[in-house]
Amino acid sequence: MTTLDDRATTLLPALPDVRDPFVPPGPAPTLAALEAREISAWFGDRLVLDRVSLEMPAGRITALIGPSGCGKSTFLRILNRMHEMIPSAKLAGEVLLDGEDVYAVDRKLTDARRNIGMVFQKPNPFPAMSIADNVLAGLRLTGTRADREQREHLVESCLTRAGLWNEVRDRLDAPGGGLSGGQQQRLCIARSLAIKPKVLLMDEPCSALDPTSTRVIEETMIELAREVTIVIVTHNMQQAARVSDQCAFFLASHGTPGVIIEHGDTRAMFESPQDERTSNYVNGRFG
Ligand SMILES: Nc1ncnc2c1ncn2[C@@H]1O[C@H](COP(=O)(O)OP(=O)(O)OP(=O)(O)O)[C@@H](O)[C@H]1O
Repeated sequence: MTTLDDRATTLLPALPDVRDPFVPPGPAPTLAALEAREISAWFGDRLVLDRVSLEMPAGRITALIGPSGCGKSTFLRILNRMHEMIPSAKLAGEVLLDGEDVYAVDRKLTDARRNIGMVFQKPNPFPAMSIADNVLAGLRLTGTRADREQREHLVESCLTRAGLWNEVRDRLDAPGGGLSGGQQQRLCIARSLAIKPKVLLMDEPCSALDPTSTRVIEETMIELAREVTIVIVTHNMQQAARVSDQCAFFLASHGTPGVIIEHGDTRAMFESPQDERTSNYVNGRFG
């Protein structure tokens, strides 16, 4: 495994000293592993993922890489039961969060969403809502009670962990829509953290951002991996190399459904891939 310090010294400039003396109300989440077993996915009759299995270890960053249309986002959305929101969508297989199937008939959909948060490609804060209320929005949706002091604590804690506190501490009542794109994305990360997820899924979280904002989000991700398991879809190979501990290379060649061609330690995937197609992809020869 690449440690935070290894990554910080070899792949990124010095990280900000983000230490969090605050915790959200209630017990801290424990690190949890996620495992996909034999996942297949269909849109209508069309099979787009074919028996994909992947272990995403607790407290690690797993990057899903591969050319457009190979099923990375579909796979990600299956992990927290968003795939089933699409009327024509079907799936088979199991997703285990710390060994428990998130699709088990006695498991509530809201449990999956609470435990497995999602950050999307385009920052999507509630634009007219204040910065503080954006952070707290998830609490309302999940019916979590917190008094005023706890709410203030939570806002500061989540914004600090998302790397945004120092930039917004003096304007918490200003609308979320008034922040820059990179700040809005970190606000969305803070909003996800407020409901204490065990896993954070990120679907190309930096693709709409400039290089400086991208670097800040990457630093935030590396910090957050201490407390949540992260799965990120990225088209940016440098980003995958900078932030992830392990990678999975997806491919859907010639109209066949997406499969994982190769997965493993990020450094090994980039420096000595086992499959020629992986080598070609990570070296920019296709996709
Ligand atoms: N809502 C949908 N309805 C029908 N087909 C879909 C839907 N969403 C995705 N697909 C199809 O499923 C396949 C996998 O798409 P997906 O978005 O998961 O790929 P991806 O690897 O994430 O692509 P990209 O990197 O371009 O985002 C594609 O062929 C796509 O056209």
